[in-house]
Amino acid sequence: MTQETAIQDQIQGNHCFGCGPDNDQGLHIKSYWTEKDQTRCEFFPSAHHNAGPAQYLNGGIMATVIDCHTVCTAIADGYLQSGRAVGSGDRIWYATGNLDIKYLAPARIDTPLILEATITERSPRKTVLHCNLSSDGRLCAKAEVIAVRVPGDW
Ligand SMILES: CCCCCCCCCCCC(=O)SCCNC(=O)CCNC(=O)[C@H](O)C(C)(C)COP(=O)(O)OP(=O)(O)OC[C@H]1O[C@@H](n2cnc3c(N)ncnc32)[C@H](O)[C@@H]1OP(=O)(O)O
Repeated sequence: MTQETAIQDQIQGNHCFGCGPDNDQGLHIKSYWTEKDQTRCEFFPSAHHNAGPAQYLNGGIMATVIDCHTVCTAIADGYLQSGRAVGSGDRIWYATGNLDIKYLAPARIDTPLILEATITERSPRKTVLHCNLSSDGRLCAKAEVIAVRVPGDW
């Protein structure tokens, strides 16, 4: 399963710092389906996203991009499970209920991150996802995320 339009560009009214097209100062990550229940995101860090040592990426930025990539995946999946095009009709929104990250290796600031998310469980109120974050061919972080459905006016 592939698509040319990023999930974030199909969701309306999103001002999120990590993934909102409507946030001028945000990170503007873009996520795409690759297979059934799997999405991918490539993110290019900026120099000011560093961890202190200028060559490594800040862990909070890593958490943000994992959070946004997985929650946007849950939102898109919510539409698909309802038989609707992503972003059509009443809003389907999810928020982060739990974000459990293991930092395995430093990620370089001058190298793109690859995020790969897999939906491992879904029910009407929540979606569980696994996400790997890699940089320069090395697994730098892995996470388990629980996205919980919230009202469209949340
Ligand atoms: C929106 C922008 C869109 C547009 C933007 C798109 C992407 C944005 C990406 C970034 C997202 C964020 O940063 S969001 C910001 C950070 N997150 C937050 O501020 C959330 C604050 N917490 C809350 O509002 C609430 O606690 C919720 C929504 C998480 C849960 O509400 P609730 O009313 O208590 O849920 P409840 O019915 O009890 O539970 C439903 C199911 O979820 C499970 N569950 C509930 N809370 C948790 C939890 N913390 N950890 C694990 N699991 C949980 C329950 O066991 C249950 O499972 P079962 O019995 O059904 O199995």
